[in-house]
Order: sequence, then C-alpha cells, then structure tokens
Amino acid sequence: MSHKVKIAARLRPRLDGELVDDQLQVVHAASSSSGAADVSGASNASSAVGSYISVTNPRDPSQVFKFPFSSCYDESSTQEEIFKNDVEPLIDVVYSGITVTIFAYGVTSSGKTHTMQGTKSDVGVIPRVVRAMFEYRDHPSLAGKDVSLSVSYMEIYKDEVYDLFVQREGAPKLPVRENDVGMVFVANLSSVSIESVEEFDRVYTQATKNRSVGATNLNRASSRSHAVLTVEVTMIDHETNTTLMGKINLVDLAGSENNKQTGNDSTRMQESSAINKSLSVLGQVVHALNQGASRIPYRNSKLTRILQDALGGNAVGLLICNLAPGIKFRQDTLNTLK
Ligand SMILES: Nc1ncnc2c1ncn2[C@@H]1O[C@H](COP(=O)(O)OP(=O)(O)OP(=O)(O)O)[C@@H](O)[C@H]1O
Repeated sequence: MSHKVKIAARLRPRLDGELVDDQLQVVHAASSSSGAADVSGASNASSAVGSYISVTNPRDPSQVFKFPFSSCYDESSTQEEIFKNDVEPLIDVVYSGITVTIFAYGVTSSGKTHTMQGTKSDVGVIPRVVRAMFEYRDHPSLAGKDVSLSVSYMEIYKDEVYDLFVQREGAPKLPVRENDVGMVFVANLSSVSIESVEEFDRVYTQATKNRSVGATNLNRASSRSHAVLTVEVTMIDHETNTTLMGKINLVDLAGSENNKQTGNDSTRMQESSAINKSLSVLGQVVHALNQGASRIPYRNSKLTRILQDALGGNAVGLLICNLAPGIKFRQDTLNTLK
C-alpha cells in the first residue's frame, strides 16, 4: 500500500545539561529484504530502508518496542540529508500541479523549529524549499512558460485563523469558508507575490515578528499555535492558453506535550484543548488516509479542514516527528511514537 502521508522521525542531539534517555535509539537496518536488522552497525545512513526507533522498557530490558518509519534520522543527521532524502523530491511534485504538505510534529524543544527553519548558518526545510522552488524555474520543462511564485502565512491559535502578513494589533480572525465545489479556503488571507529568495526572506522575517508580537499580546508562547506557510506556483502556458498551479504547505505544529498538565489557568486550558483536539484529529486523518478509509474526519478540526485539499485527493504529505532525547521527555516521546 502506498502511503499518502510519509512519516519520518528525527532525534535531535542532546542539549547542554540534558540528561539523556539511553532507552531511546535510532536503529538503522542494513537491509529490509532479509528482514534482519543490523542493530550493531548503527551507521548514520539515516534513510536506510527498514530503520526504526527502538525504545527499551526501563523496568524490563528484555522488552524492546520498535517503531518503524519511512525514514529515521539520528542525532548526527544533517539538514542537508533530510532535505535531499525526503524534501527535494517533492519540489518536482509541486511543479507538476500537486499539493504537497510537510508537517513538523513534536513536543516543545524537540527540534521542530530547527527542522523547519534552522539557523542562519544551518538552514532548515523552509529556506531550502524556497530556494529550490526558485531554482526550479529554470527547469527545461518550463521553457516558454510564465512562472510566478507567491506566499501566504497563517497561524491557527485556539481554533481561530490569523494572517501573519498582517500586523497583529487588531488583526481580525479570518473565516473559513467553502466554495461551490466544496473547496475549503480561508477568506481574506493575503497572498504576497515574491520575485526572489531575498524578497521572501524580508516578508517572512516580518511575519515571524508578527507571530511573536501576536503571541505576546495574547499572553502565550508562539509554540502554542500552528503556523502554516504556503508557497504557491502558477505556471501559464501562453501557447496552449492553460494555467497550472501547485503548492507546498510547510507546517510548524503546536507542541504536542501532555497538555493535561497545564494547571487551572483558563486561557492555558482552552489552548491545550484546542491543541489536543487538532493534533489528535490530524493523527486520525493521516491514519485514515494511509489505511485508504472511505471516511476521513477532516471536518473535526480547523487545521485539517483548512488542509483538506492538501491531504486528500492526489496530494502528498510528509510528517516529520521530532524527538527529544532527554529523559524528562520519555512519556511524551512514547506518545509521539504511538
Ligand atoms: N538537529 C539539531 N541539531 C542541533 N541543535 C538542535 C537540533 N534540533 C534542535 N536543536 C536545538 O534544540 C533546541 C530546541 O529546538 P527547537 O527550538 O527547534 O524546538 P521546537 O520543537 O521548535 O520547540 P518549540 O515548540 O518551543 O518552538 C534549540 O536550541 C535548537 O537549536
């Protein structure tokens, strides 16, 4: 069965002062055809077929749980490796007119922002995708076509949608609507046309500031919301008078930590219940799609409702589960793996 949403795992390196959970390991299998995993030779060839995350029961070392993923990245894996293996092949797909969505999932501090954004000297998925989207314009198949790129960027907080290209002071909540053919869209979301990587960097940096100002105004951390960046390409063929569009959604999900432990503060409780619900519906949607189920519960949360056309139909998805090696994350890590 081909999976519509590929699921990868990435274990981040230990941070200073962090007590590491040595029960948690990325195991790279030498070959899947023999069915025998090469546990001893833990090379960092991170996407080796058959790789899995292994978790040993600390109370019973003979009990080892194996969680297989399409790709597994260990502590030493690089941004370049992840991009080359799992992301770059999707650029071609976007330019063939298909919608692609990449999600970063995991608890706070598991490395979602590092994976999606990265640092100035070690950029992650978003800057690499934008660069690759621009570079692809020189592809021979696009000769003679008018190719233009645009971006939109929204945040979903407590099940309400905000435009991150709008300064947050008084920014309105955007309505989610459905058109005549049942396509779900966010009304009044701005779309900004971009001519170069530098121009993207400018608008994106400003939007990131809007996100953190909005978070401060609402008295919360930005990791309590989902952020959806969309890069859209429009290809016009004047000879045949046809237009083809493709897009890629890059989604930094809210922290998936155990949201039960948030105390009595009513804002925190509303946040937590919105996060719990949307992440669990996302899990159900991904599972239903990968099982080929006839009924997919998109409508059960705003996140999946908005991304409905990006998850169903011909669309292609990649969910990167970020894992933290710290011992204090053990229960959350198990929840993520499950
Ligand atoms: N693969 C990695 N290599 C080196 N450092 C990493 C890696 N992944 C994460 N880190 C570091 O770990 C810390 C936490 O990562 P990050 O901020 O990306 O987590 P997060 O899941 O986005 O958290 P939050 O939900 O709070 O935004 C950061 O200091 C980051 O630089």
